[in-house]
Amino acid sequence: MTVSIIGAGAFGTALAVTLSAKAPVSLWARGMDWAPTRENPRLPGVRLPDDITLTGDLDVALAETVLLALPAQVLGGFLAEHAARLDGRNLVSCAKGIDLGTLTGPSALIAAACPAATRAVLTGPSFAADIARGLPTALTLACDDASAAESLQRQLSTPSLRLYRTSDVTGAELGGALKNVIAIAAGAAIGAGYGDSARASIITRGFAEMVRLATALGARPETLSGLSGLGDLVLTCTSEQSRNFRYGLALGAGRDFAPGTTVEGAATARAVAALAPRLGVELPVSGLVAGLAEGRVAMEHALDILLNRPLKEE
Ligand SMILES: NC(=O)C1=CN([C@@H]2O[C@H](COP(=O)(O)OP(=O)(O)OC[C@H]3O[C@@H](n4cnc5c(N)ncnc54)[C@H](O)[C@@H]3O)[C@@H](O)[C@H]2O)C=CC1
Ligand SMILES: O=C(CO)COP(=O)(O)O
Repeated sequence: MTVSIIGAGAFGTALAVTLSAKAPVSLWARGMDWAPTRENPRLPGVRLPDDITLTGDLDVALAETVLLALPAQVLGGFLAEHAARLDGRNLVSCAKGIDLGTLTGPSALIAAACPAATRAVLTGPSFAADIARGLPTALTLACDDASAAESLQRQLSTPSLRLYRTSDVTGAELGGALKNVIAIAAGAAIGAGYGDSARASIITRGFAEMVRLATALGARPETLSGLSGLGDLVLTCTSEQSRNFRYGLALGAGRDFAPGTTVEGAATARAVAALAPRLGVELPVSGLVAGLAEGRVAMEHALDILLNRPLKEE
């Protein structure tokens, strides 16, 4: 059965490469001037197998199962524009963020635009380059329809890509979104020279924030301890392959960061800062990242803001 992948960024391209080993794959993007070379500049060094269909025509691309590998802040617009053609299919979001306009995650965006679609989320610790090279990777497939979840799990697992399934869509998508915010904080701590002990504190206190916010939004706490939460948090806070971590490094070191790079945690931090007071949850690390990303807080004051908070129980 053909799988369609929407968005030929690094992640969509990597998924196309791995899935093409077991099923026909079509990869859709707006502009693909690189298509004749079969090498996407977003994923350098990876040649796309000849049997992957590269197309800018959505009608050619769309199959029953569609992986939406677009950044979170453009997903809502894409769904709204193409809702009629997407509705009724299996729509699997791969985006790791909270939409700033609606303060909701990808599954709610899909539900709003395509109410007859089967909604699922694919998330967890995985760098596109690792997936494309066939390195072993384990991800979470979240879907609240049990039989669709099993069928998607089978369809999207490959010898090197092992999917676990869960019915907790909210928990899975929030784990993937919120870890990006904490990764920016971890990068900023390292970039500012605060050291690995500070990073460990940020990972731990950041994880507590992820659980607090996600459970307030209806997630199951154990989901946050899984691949899509803790697993991805650890990966993203400890690897310079992560764009969120590297963005944090640049903030911490006072350096510029390459414009146009997808840094999901920057917008998601702002969404989280807007959600926190409505839900009555305290999220100091995420709030600080929002302040840094918006330029409201200077890096030299960031540490004082965290350390001068009242002492409390863990
Ligand atoms: N790169 C990675 O290692 C991983 C990325 N993800 C997630 O996948 C999502 C996509 O990330 P990447 O592929 O890495 O980003 P990317 O920056 O490599 O590519 C984004 C793609 O989206 C396209 N795009 C932007 N606006 C668009 C619009 N309005 N309509 C259609 N296409 C549009 C761009 O042309 C580009 O091809 C993000 O939410 C990210 O968090 C998840 C796991 C791993
Ligand atoms: O989500 C990812 C790894 O699981 C990719 O992280 P970045 O978006 O920070 O590069």
